[in-house]
Amino acid sequence: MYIIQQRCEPGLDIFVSSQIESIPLMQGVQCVQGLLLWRNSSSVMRKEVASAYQAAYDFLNTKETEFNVHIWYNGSNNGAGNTRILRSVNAVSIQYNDNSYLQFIRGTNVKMLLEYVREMPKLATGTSKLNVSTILGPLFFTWVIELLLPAILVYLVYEKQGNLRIMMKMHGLNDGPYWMISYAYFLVISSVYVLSLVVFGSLIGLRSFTSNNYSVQFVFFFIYINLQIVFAFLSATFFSNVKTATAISYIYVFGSGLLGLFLFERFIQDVTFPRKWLLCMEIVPCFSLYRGLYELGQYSFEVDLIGTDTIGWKDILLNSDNYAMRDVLILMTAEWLILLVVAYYLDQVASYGSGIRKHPLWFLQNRCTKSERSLQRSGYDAIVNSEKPDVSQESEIVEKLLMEPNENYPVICHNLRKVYRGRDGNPDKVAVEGLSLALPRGECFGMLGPNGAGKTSFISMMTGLTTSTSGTAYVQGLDISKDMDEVYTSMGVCPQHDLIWETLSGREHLLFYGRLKNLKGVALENAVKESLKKVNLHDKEVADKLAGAYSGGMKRRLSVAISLIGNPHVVYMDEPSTGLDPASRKSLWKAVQQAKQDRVIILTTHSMEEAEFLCDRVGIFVGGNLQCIGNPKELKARYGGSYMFTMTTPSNQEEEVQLLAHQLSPRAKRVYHISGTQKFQLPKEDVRIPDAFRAVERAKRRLTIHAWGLADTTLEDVFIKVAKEAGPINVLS
Ligand SMILES: Nc1ncnc2c1ncn2[C@@H]1O[C@H](COP(=O)(O)OP(=O)(O)OP(=O)(O)O)[C@@H](O)[C@H]1O
Repeated sequence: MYIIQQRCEPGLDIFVSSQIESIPLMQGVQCVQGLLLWRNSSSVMRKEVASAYQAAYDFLNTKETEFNVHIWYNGSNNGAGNTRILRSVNAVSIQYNDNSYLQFIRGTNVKMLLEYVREMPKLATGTSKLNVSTILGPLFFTWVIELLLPAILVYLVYEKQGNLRIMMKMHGLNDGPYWMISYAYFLVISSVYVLSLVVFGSLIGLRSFTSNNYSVQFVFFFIYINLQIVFAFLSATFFSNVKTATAISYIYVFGSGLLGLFLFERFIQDVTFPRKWLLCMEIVPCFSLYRGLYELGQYSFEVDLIGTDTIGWKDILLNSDNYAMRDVLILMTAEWLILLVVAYYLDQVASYGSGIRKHPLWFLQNRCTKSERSLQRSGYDAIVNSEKPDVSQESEIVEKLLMEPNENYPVICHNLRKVYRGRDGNPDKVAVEGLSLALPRGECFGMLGPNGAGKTSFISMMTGLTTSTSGTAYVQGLDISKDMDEVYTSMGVCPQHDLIWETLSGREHLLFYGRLKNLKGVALENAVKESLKKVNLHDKEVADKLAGAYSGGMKRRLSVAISLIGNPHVVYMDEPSTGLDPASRKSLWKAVQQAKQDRVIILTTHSMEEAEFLCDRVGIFVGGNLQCIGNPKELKARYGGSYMFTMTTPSNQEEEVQLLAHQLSPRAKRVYHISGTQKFQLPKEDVRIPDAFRAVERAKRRLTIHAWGLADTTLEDVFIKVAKEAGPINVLS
């Protein structure tokens, strides 16, 4: 405390202070009038403070003498109360002699006071006990504690932005457990952080910590960090972008601290400011934190300067002077519980990136059993399309299965339709049109189609990334439009874009997703090892390297391994081999082939080779419609019916090659030619393969043949043919 040499003329001086530190000072001098406004807004009832001020005004105004007004300042508040007194008198002189009593002035907004003190001598004597925590003030500690908010918020938004949240959901982590795990994690992190702050602060002797009751501090900080976590969850609902969340949360942290110092603290100290408005401001978590820290600072002064015991629970709960801390604790507890419910509710119905948004009254909706759902499905009508018998047949199978469920068909889609709303004047876009599919266990179904055919939209609906506009699908008997949470437990997904944590290794990813699939102990370890081996990531260096440092192909293989771990009943793979080198692709295919034994695999691909190698059946989609469906061999037989005869000669011999093709089949049709290389379609019934070989051997005598070939129709030919017939789309001819 500052030692003050006071030269007080009896009968002439008035001493004004709102600080408890000035008690000894007042006792040491012979002032005619000592006015102590002790902790003007928090410890003294407002009424008492108001009347004390009134007394001061009256006293000063009734005396004709010009008083020496002594102001005691320690820099811990802005002196609003003192300034009011100064303003109320016409003549004020501040007495200062060799050892001025005006000891320490922090940059303050009290302009008038500064004018008086500008010329004064500086600090006279030192302090025996410097209360650094007061100099740092609630502002500093508010900032330090609030810095946890951006960290938590960014973590939550990162998981949503990167679709990691939905990826976890797809692998069986429901919202309830996700919330509990995340909440517990943030609580542990926040507790350790705040505990370190208190311990460190106590070790270096900050009075705010050492002079206060530790149980009061514990309860205050514990309630606040819970409130802050819930506040972060609530805020995360409204963000879908990490950068925006980061920027806004830091603005909130620093802005709220400054508002606390320059606005809220003034209101605290202004005795005329209504208490109910203070309480309203304290609803904003940053202000409740600021208020609590402010009160702890004031308690520590009280304890230090008048030598009382620490302010304990009895004082806080029973002493009306300490209403502020009590109010803050009650307010924060109530807010924590209310916001917890609100944040969870909004996460379910309004959040971006946490899966399909639920109906606002989802918790009131009836939940029915699996058998009831099966009954509800009866009564659908089959739509027969005579132009596409295979597609119609598939629809009929679906209708039958809806009437008589069969467990051997884990995936049934019924008239699934997806329309994207047109924006900026663009028309609506039908991405998937009335798709009906029945996929038996053990089948790998390939979805082929040009870009924009609707393959990803279909997978997005099946995996809960988006909702269907109409129609639905049943996975293991569960309706994806109602029971997606349960569907997720039997599903594996390899999305088109890898969804991985940059900061986890490949092994850690598989351990995590394996645990989500209820694998434990040795079974988990074996499954992880096996998975890493299958996708060629088993080298220790590779498996334990951070996934952020993986190449594109390695990330792809990891995504496939994630989709297969834990033996899900249905696996969706969106272009699984994109970006893989030939050797990795082959080993990946082997892994997929092994994996399909007891489950349904649905994959989209642009590689016909991949489709032929892996798929038991393929469906070719164009413009959201299923154009044909069947085994690759069947399709080739159905849509093929011709050989492809290719020959490369010098350009000047092209005509002779055309003659040769017409010799082989009068109906030969040239489908492609470029600088001497020509491709002809020859109807199978016109061509005998030995005759073709003989004709080419004869032609070699007169033509310079660089290369030639006679090939059966490939799946690619079928694909191009079907896509061309379906309408104007972007396929290369
Ligand atoms: N979120 C969206 N909003 C509006 N239109 C969309 C949206 N997503 C997809 N589409 C449109 O729906 C159509 C089908 O797109 P989708 O991504 O499902 O096709 P795809 O067959 O998976 O294509 P690719 O092979 O290129 O991945 C496209 O015309 C696409 O532009």
